[in-house]
Amino acid sequence: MNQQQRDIYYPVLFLISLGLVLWQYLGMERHLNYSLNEESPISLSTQLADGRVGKGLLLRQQNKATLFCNISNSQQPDACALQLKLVENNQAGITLANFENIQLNLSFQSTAPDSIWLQVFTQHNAKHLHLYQQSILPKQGRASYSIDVDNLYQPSWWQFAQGEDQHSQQDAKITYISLLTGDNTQDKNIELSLHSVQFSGKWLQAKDLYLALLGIWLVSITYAFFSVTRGVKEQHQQSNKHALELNKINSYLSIERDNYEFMAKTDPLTSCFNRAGLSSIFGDIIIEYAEIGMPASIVLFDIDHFKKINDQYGHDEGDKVLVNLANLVRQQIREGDYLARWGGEEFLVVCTHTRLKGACALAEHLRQSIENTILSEETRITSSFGVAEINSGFLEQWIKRADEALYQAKEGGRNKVVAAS
Ligand SMILES: Nc1nc2c(ncn2[C@@H]2O[C@H](COP(=O)(O)OP(=O)(O)OP(=O)(O)O)[C@@H](O)[C@H]2O)c(=O)[nH]1
Repeated sequence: MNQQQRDIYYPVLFLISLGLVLWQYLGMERHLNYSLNEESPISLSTQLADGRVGKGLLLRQQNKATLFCNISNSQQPDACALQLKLVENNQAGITLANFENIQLNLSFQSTAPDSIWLQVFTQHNAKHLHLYQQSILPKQGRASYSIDVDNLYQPSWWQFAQGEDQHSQQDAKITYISLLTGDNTQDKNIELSLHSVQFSGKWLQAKDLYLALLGIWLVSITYAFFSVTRGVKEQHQQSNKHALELNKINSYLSIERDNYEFMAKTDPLTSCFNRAGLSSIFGDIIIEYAEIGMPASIVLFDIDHFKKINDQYGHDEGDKVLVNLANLVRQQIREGDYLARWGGEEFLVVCTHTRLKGACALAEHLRQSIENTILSEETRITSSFGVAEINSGFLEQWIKRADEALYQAKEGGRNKVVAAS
């Protein structure tokens, strides 16, 4: 069940539950009516449940049955009873638990007050008969009397007589009822007419309904709990998956960024820095110089007559010379110095924390190495060098001074080192 279905299911379940509770409370009534007539299976009880002999006279009329009873206060207590069979012999009986109330419509005339016992006889199985009873105090004349089923009880003398044979009132099936005169301490003449008996109850008992609803709500809430937990788990897994994918993409992008940064700062032929690659290095040097006067020098050098190499031996040979020269110089400089290809056949070494004198020594060393190393099978290679130490916070001026020194080296016959003033 997804969120959308839950948003519909629970309000609907709530409304249905509320509707059922209200319906159960206000309606859902069922009645079982027995109106007396001349054919009704009503009879005089001669053998009473407590062992006494029933007396009296029964007269069946058109819409009632009347019991005439003469009670005399003698040694042997008198009682009269009529009994109404509710089902045929082979039928199961009326389930007592289905009803909440038994309503008796009676007419009562007596020369002295008396109570009447309603006795309900139920059959648990074919053998065992059980008795539940409740007394009513009838008024003279005709009236309806309502007896709560919950107030019916098994008399102790009956329980004693039945011994261990107890069973729940829930399972009880009523086969017949009996009306018994009660108080026999006084002489009196009683005329008791039974007009009708009505059993009333609800189609669904409140406790059954509440139990069913409780069950449905418990199942629904448990299901919702598990489906929400599962949803959260799935979302969590989904987020983890997304996070993993994002991590992958991030790593890929960071590798790509490094590649592009490398490509942007590196000369593809010689793998030296290009001008862009030196920009942040120059930035740091200028800051250090401006703040604490930290020295630094640059060595700008250019292959002599490089055009001739290209022209005579081809462009590939020229490239080879550039690569070999870069590799040679890279091996000669310190860690912390930087080599960059500054232009076509022009290179620049940044010597950090180095004064002019040290940079000139390096330039001379490089000049000799280049001259004495076979950088091309075809010809000897030499280079001219211009060296300048930083003396202001302006990069252009610094490079210009080195460039001028290089120019002087070229002018001075090439294969030379010239220091800028
Ligand atoms: N093979 C090759 N040649 C290049 C490259 N970049 C620049 N060049 C060549 O380098 C030569 C530079 O020539 P010039 O500026 O006249 O300098 P030069 O011939 O070295 O003469 P001087 O510097 O005065 O000694 C040109 O022929 C360019 O085509 C490159 O990447 N590969």
